[in-house]
Amino acid sequence: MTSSSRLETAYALAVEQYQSVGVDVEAALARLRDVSVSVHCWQGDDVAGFENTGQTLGSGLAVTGNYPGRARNPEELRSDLEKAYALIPGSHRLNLHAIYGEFDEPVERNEIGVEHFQGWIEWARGQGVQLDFNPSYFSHPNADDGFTLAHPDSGIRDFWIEHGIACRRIAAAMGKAQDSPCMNNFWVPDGYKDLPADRTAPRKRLADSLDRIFAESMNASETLDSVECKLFGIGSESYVVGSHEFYMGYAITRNKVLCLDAGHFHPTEVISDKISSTLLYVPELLLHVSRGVRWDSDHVVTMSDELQAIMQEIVRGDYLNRVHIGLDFFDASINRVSAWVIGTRNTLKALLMALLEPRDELQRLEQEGDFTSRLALMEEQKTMPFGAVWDYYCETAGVPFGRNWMSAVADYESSVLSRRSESHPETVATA
Ligand SMILES: C[C@H](O)[C@H](O)[C@@H](O)C(=O)CO
Ligand SMILES: [Mn+2]
Repeated sequence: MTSSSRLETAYALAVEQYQSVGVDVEAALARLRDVSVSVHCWQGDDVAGFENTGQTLGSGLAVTGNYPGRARNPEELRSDLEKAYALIPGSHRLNLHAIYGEFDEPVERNEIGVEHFQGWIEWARGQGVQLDFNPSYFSHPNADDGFTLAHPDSGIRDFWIEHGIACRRIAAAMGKAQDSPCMNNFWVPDGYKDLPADRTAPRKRLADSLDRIFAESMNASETLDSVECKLFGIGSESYVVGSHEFYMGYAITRNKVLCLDAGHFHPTEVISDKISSTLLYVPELLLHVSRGVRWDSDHVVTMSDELQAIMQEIVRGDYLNRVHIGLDFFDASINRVSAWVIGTRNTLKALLMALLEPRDELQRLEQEGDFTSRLALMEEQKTMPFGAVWDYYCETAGVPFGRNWMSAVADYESSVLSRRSESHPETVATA
């Protein structure tokens, strides 16, 4: 039997088995095919960007590892992304940070414009990839003391407000060019290492700065603004201005998209449980699917219980049209293309698993108070032949199934990545 007929036989058996519990596999695959994950550019170069100012990563962000082959310029990053996309089934978006513009000469953050992202817009059009965007409030002298939009100095606040306004215009131009709204996500590192004497004033300043950034009304068919909270960072252990409560209130009152990053809460707190609550009050969510190990360490996403729970919540609540799935992890200790492939494939696998649940039956059992059967069926679901469906999906999407993608990355590593000369120094940069 050839490997492709073995795969089809396994798939046919799996379809029968899912059918026997009332699950339509073809319908699940059709829904999965429509989901575009926003793949983050910063896994490819350890959040360095292309400003080339010599500024080190800061503001509580830290990348560890020294694996060779980091992308050093836009061409290399695009080539690495193309390799990763070719190994991920479906058609996916790219999430760019503002520091990834193409600058011939130094351009201040408050002066960046769409011209610096034209190369990305054209590349994306050629690839059939849609873009999302983020202002970059880190790795800059005006962020070195840990404050940006909530800075006590109005001159520094103005600088960062101008950056936010510039980024919204860039995001709108991207959205217009691609005929799909560009999600523009605002995350700022502002906070104190030690106990503040005044928790209120910085929060008032942050709210005011955001209001000034969002004063210009934008076309929702071109760009959407999202806001991302954080519990703590390196250097902001005691107090983060943009806490969950801050942004929850901000998003509700200003009708913004709320971003939930899986690493930005207490270690035992999960974002899967926040989806149904927050969606009662905000129009849409952006997720930063990530994996914290003991802290917001941004490890590559694995098939964890929480990843499965996130996807189950999205499917069980019928939220696929209100939740934007983005990724946020960066690991410089392994092949970076593989990091993208592993994390994105896992995200899609978990979503497919959720789509293959007998949702109606589980919810009916719950309504009837039959919690024994609910638990039993949830557990039985874990040994259903999910792998055969996933492999078939990959094969029919024209990407390698199972472990077969690994040799494509190994070839790329030996022919391309290993020829990149710069060895990236082991970095543990902190704010
Ligand atoms: C690059 C960052 O990870 C990103 O902008 C932000 O989403 C974050 O999660 C900061 O901790
Ligand atoms: Mn994030």
